[in-house]
Amino acid sequence: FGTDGKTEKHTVCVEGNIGSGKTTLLEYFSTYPYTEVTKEPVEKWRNIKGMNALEYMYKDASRWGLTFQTYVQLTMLQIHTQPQVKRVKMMERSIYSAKYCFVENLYQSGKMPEIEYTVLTEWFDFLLKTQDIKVDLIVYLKTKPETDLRRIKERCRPEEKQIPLEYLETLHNLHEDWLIKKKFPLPAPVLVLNGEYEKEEMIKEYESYTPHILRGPA
Ligand SMILES: Cc1cc2cn([C@H]3C[C@H](O)[C@@H](CO)O3)c(=O)nc2[nH]1
Repeated sequence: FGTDGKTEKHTVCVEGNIGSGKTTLLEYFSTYPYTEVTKEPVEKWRNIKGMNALEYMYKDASRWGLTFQTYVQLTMLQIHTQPQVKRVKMMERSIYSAKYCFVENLYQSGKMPEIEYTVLTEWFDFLLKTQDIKVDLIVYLKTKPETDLRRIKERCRPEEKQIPLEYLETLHNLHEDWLIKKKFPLPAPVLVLNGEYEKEEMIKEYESYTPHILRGPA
């Protein structure tokens, strides 16, 4: 973050597996006066003129993966490019994790044919070239897939009821490949948080890492 921290604007993307605690982190930071938080537009994905793309995708990823991920890419781009009012914009995930984690998972698991993966990749590459997508920091909530699974069960989002541990393990490995092993380009430095704690401990952890700017001028 810049020295004076007064005028510059910053964008932080919060990345992590399903159930890794992104919502809890974002809800906490939404209380900071200088921060605007945008959560994942899951409600849009669940209701495209009354059609639930998320449900379709979980029911038949091979048939609906491209449809769903194309819409995710659009809705994430809209968030990346929406006018920023406050000094810090915090986003839940990004157009990058959409591509490097979720689309990659569909392709590597054989659920997305090469031609669909190629079309999505050409869209992704063109958007990065032509759109103003700026990320200053990636916060990676690192968790064990078993923890994610337990939390998903507790949260019980209808579409996520059947998510198997294997899917979470694959997604975990893809997050690690991108954010830790740097197998895909990183648009910003990565701050790794231990997402294994319960809420109270997590808040102490956020506080320990919260740079001055998120707290606004003294
Ligand atoms: C960027 C991005 C988020 C995202 C979420 N999802 C799924 C995982 C969760 O079950 C749900 C909400 O995160 O949507 C997906 O399949 N592809 C995605 N791509």
